[in-house]
Amino acid sequence: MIPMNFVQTLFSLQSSSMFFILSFLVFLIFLLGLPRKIPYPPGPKGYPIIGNMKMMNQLTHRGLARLTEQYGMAGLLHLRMGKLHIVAVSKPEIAREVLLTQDSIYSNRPANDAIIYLSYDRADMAFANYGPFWRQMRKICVMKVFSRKRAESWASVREEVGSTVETVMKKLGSPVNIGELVFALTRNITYRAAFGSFSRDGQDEFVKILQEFSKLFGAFNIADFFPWLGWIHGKEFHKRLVKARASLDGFIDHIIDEHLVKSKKNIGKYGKDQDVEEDMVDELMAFYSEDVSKGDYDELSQSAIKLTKDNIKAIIMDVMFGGTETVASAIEWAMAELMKSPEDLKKVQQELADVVGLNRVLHESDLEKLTYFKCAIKETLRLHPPIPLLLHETAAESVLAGYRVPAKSRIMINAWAIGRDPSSWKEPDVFKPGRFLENGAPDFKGSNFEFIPFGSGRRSCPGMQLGLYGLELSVAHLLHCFNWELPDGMTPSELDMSDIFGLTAPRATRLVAVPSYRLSCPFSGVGN
Ligand code: HEM
Repeated sequence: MIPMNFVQTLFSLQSSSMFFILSFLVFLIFLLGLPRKIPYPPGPKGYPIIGNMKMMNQLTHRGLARLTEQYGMAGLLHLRMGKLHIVAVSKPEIAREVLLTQDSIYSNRPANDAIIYLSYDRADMAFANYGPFWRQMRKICVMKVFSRKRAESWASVREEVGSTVETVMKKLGSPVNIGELVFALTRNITYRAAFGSFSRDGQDEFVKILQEFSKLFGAFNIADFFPWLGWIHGKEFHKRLVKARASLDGFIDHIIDEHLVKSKKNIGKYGKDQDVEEDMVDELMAFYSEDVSKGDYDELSQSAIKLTKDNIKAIIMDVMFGGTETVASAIEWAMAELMKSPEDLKKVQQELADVVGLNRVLHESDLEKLTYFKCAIKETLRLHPPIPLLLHETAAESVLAGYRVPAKSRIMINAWAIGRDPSSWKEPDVFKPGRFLENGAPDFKGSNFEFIPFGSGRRSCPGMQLGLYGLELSVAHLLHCFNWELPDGMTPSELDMSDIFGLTAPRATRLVAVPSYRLSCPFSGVGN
């Protein structure tokens, strides 16, 4: 209700003043109302306060693709979960805007209390928000830890692939659980690349720590949606967090100390410049100093990058989480898709026979000549991007494809839906490696937004080369050394191809197949 004395005052004014005041009010309303006129992206209508919380279980790559088709326009969907705005992107044109055109706004990472605690207050690269600190972390990782020049990581891949082939050799004629085999393979690769071979003893303990971290990362936390309900998570959850991080501290601090002793011994023995085999911890220890804080990471201090123990621990966790399940699930999917498509499997194996020959094992240099094989790997990554949803957060309010996206929105770029988008791909759900033989076929290096299994731009995968090497080398050896039959007379069409959703989207049922040896020479290890 407008108070009477306000109306009386208004009428007592002269008409010119009244005109002026009214014009000013209209202008003010227009000005204040302008940003609100830009609507949120389309999405289902939610309830007051809880918004679309009832759709919580649909925040998967498949669920979001379905919802976007149902409610979203132009591949953009908005959901409101309590206080949190979620925007899902399922079209390449919008992914381009997020990852390239407006990347400075869209390059933060969402993180809840558990993630912040377990990543030592975002002391790593993967959970750090975009900014000077992240840039420094990324620089160290790209130039040192994941670099192709770090021959030791590549050697770890070769040697572990060699042991995997030997494991299969012992099981000729009986069913092999390929899923379990390749998950063990990639765990061994990352563990060895990170810690070197000398500390293999504690690997089982480390795997248990990783599993607990994984559960805690994925645990439902009501405070993500209603920050004022954070207390509900309770003491028990907090105790689990503290225990998990303490176990990691105990484990890696011990390894770091071992490395400190080792590096002192090596300097004494060989002198500072001598080349000694180094693992990732050694590489990171070269930047070690406890005398540093996050605020020190401004653009001017580039020459003196320093890492604390927490940074080193958090980066090692990035490697473990970024490089284990991703590569393993891609290997298993590649094997499964080829077994489901005998024609393509035949083409790949024929190519291996033509290029490498059956009288020797494959060498790294052969990989470049395996054109059809490479297409099969790309097709696997298109249909099964190991990280199906890329999670980003907006640093500020922005306008995306004409819609309003508030600051701190969670952006879910649906790489899975984009890879199956019918406007970019013919018969999008069919495994057809040959599509990548066509002129101008997209590549996954980041400039073709219809195919982004490694992301694109600032936050794209820094481990792409290492990951691809593990993926290609293991699948090529498994297909060159062995023929594979499905067990118990199962036909290819009976293979279950469903996936489960987590950080990655691995097969719902492990792939099992029976190997027989294919080469005319004895297996003599994996060459380089
Ligand atoms: C087939 C193998 C792999 C695939 C498909 C893959 C895919 C991805 C994707 C999609 C992202 C997120 C991009 C974004 O948010 O926009 C990512 C980030 C990341 N990946 Fe990979 N990855 C693979 C292997 C690896 C390996 C082997 C490592 C480490 C040894 C690794 C380490 C990381 C890290 C640390 C990040 C976070 C980067 C950042 O936030 O700045 N990845 N990866």
